[in-house]
Amino acid sequence: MHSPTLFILSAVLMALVSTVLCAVWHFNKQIPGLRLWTLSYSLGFLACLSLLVRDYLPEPLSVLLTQGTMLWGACLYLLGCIAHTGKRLVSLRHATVFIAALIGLNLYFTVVHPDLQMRFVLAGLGNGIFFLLTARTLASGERQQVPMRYLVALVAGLHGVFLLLRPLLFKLGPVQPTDVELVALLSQFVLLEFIVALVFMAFGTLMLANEFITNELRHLAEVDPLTSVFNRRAFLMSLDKAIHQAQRTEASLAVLVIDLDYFKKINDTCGHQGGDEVLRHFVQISAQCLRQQDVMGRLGGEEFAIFLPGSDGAGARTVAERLRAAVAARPAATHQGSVALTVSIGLTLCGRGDSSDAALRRADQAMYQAKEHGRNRVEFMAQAPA
Ligand SMILES: Nc1nc2c(ncn2[C@@H]2O[C@H](COP(=O)(O)OP(=O)(O)OP(=O)(O)O)[C@@H](O)[C@H]2O)c(=O)[nH]1
Repeated sequence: MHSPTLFILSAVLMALVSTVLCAVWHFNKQIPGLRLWTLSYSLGFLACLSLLVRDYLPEPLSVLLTQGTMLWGACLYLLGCIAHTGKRLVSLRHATVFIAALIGLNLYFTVVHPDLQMRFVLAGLGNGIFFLLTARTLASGERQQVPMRYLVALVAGLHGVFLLLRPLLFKLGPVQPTDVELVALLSQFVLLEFIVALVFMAFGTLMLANEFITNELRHLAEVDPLTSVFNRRAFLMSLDKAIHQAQRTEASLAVLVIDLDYFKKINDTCGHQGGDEVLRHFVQISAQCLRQQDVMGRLGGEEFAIFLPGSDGAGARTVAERLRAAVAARPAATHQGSVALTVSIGLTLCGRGDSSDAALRRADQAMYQAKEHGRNRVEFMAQAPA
């Protein structure tokens, strides 16, 4: 294929990707890094345009435009990845100095001491380093369920290595600068690699954005916004799974229902905001009393539930007592001052043929017994024999 045709193809693809990214960004401005990725692809589009018109421009200007847009495009993509992975954005000063030095050297090898080979090496060096840093940034992000990150890291890494090594292509075998046809063929191969990497990374970028939105929607659907524990629906689904697992492995499973005592009074004296602060305080204390595998949810209002995989009656009672005592011992700090708090806890064990509804109902009845027996206590209710 002709090089100008490939340039036009790259420019069209860059324009298309920039437009799609821009549209996605317009409706999802909360996606970290997306704005920088959009700018990066827009600069890529400008780089392709400047390559297309390079024969009509003075050479130094063409070098300045092409190298400037390409290097800043690769740099902004890296910055987008840094923002997306939640790391601190690096200072732009280092990147600016690095890019300026590379462009300066490129201009030197264009005007003062013309050397096409050196210009090619320099272009590959700058972009290659940015793409390798991109791969490193994505691959070393926090361990979350984000498989797309690793795929984009792989493509960016391979592209970076190719950019750094591609000057070798022109040194291999019998290729001489005079071997015009072979040089043209290799240049087309280099461009094709660029287009393939561009398309893969564009898909990867969109998948990263999609993954972010999916995770956010899942979070919104599952998590109580006030306390950040599971909401009722997600907790019940989780409990169902845990009950099936416990029945399959014949492991024990305990369920607690916890209700804050006299919460209406707290609301009346501290206001709704104070009440919210108390709810958050309670969740914080609970988290300190639980193991990693224990799961907590807010059933509604001031009622919470916790299930404890692998805990038998004695173990669950110890946890429940520890939680009750910890809440009673540590008043909540609210904007209205310190507020004393106690909880009533109902406890049950899941048995054969149990369901999440039945287990929660028993724990709830036990919790009401704790209220009736004076509050700030733990009561147990066993499963009725079949
Ligand atoms: N601040 C705040 N209050 C809430 C929230 N959800 C429910 N409430 C309040 O929680 C209070 C629950 O009161 P009650 O059901 O009478 O229970 P209680 O006062 O804790 O009494 P006992 O449970 O019998 O000890 C009501 O005043 C609700 O308005 C919330 O998200 N934030």
